[in-house]
Amino acid sequence: MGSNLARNLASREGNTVAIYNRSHERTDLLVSEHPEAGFVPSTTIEEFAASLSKPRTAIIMVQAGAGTDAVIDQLAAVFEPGDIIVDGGNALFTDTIRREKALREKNLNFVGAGISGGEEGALKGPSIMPGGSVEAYATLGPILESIAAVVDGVPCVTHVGTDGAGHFVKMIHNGIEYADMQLIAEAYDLLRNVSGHSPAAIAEVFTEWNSGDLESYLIEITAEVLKQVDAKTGKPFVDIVLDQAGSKGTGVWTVQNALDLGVPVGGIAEAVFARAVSSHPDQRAAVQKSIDARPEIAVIGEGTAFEDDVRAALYASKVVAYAQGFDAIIAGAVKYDWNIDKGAIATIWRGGCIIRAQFLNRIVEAYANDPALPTLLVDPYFANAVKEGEAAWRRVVSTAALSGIPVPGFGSALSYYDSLASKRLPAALVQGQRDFFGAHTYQRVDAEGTFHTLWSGDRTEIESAGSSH
Ligand SMILES: NC(=O)C1=CN([C@@H]2O[C@H](COP(=O)(O)OP(=O)(O)OC[C@H]3O[C@@H](n4cnc5c(N)ncnc54)[C@H](OP(=O)(O)O)[C@@H]3O)[C@@H](O)[C@H]2O)C=CC1
Ligand SMILES: O=C(CO)[C@H](O)[C@H](O)COP(=O)(O)O
Repeated sequence: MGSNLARNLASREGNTVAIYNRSHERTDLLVSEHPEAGFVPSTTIEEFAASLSKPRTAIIMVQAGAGTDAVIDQLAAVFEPGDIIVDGGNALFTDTIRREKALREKNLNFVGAGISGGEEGALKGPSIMPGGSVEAYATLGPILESIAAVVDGVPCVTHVGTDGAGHFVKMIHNGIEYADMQLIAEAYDLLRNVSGHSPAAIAEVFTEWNSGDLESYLIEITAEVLKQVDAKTGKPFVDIVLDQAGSKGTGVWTVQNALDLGVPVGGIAEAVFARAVSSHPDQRAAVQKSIDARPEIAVIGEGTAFEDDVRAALYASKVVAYAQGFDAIIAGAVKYDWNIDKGAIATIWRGGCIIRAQFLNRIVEAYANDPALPTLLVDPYFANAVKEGEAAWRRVVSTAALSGIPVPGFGSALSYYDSLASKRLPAALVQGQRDFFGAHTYQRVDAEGTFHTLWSGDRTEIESAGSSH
């Protein structure tokens, strides 16, 4: 990521880029492989600092955690007041808040900037989510705008908010990325097992979907992966890969923080858990050994209405996942006092990043029409899209359940939608249970106040002085 970002910077008119890496051989390799970049290499951090014009700007692209702290410490020791240190890695936003505060006390500007787009995006134009101070952005903004992806003439970068806001929004981006990938994987599984399609045929279906409202980078690359044939065996690539999904942690952070914020992000959580379930081969083998038979799958065959149903279920579930992600952004902004423009975030996600898609334009429009939307699900366009797909969504989830095909993403998205749509939830019973065993109190539908029933006494109701319920 770092070398490609440096090449991207160097390719822009007027830029001369100084580079430094802990392992000098990687610096030397980059310089020798890309003489056209005109890099100014350094072997020490002092030499690196001395090669920069003032005020200095350095972008760190190393592993999150201790590695990032180590490089920040080295830079802070040689930088001067007014200089800018940018962390472009996938840092935890609370680390970014801590680092920004510590460096501000030394009069150094620290900007945590989420950068998405993978290695190709870093080279050709990523989506960039910088936090930090408004003052730092005044210097940094033009540099980042020069290297970001551009959609409809608009660079995919915006000042997200102060201190850790950029890394927070990048974390949510990755959470949505997990959910989107899981939903696409579930669609593949259904088309493979219920429609009876081959991976190559599913690649064609996805390519067709990619010309409609599901158009996105993730659908596009999924078709490419499904087309791939393993050179060694002649089998579809997807059949020779071990079915255990890895992760580097940003999806887990999203869910942990959403839990802290009290925001239900079930679609993202199920995607994280689906990777975790896949990565427990011993448990999976034990359960498979313990059961005699799996449900019969009635293979429907290719070119049927089921394919359209899966497309509709995928779209509706995707709307839910994005709605949940934006809810988390809104709650994070309130808790950490960031002034985040939701429409601007959807705008910079239209290009450069992993979740880039036409779909993001709809979110831009939704927040432009009503910046205070309680959920994207009530925006007229999305509400109608979900309504139109609802029957298909239910058919797909029930077919999956009857066939024994796991659809944690589709299923949780539908349950979330049904939870919001239900006039009455069984939460009332949960409140009764809590009051029974712990005197946790409850509220009534027909009166103000907080109440407790004397469950172990005569079961009369008393009004409780406290407000806890
Ligand atoms: N790969 C991707 O698609 C994306 C990655 N990111 C983020 O970008 C950052 C870099 O990722 P990526 O390029 O993939 O990772 P790599 O593993 O390719 O590079 C890691 C870099 O970190 C350096 N490093 C690691 N530990 C230390 C340390 N203790 N002190 C100094 N330098 C250290 C390495 O130096 P050395 O060469 O000496 O080992 C190397 O330059 C990460 O935060 C990642 O999460 C963000 C978006 C997408
Ligand atoms: O930040 C990214 C893209 O935006 C990375 O690709 C992301 O770290 C991949 O995550 P994981 O390895 O957990 O699937």
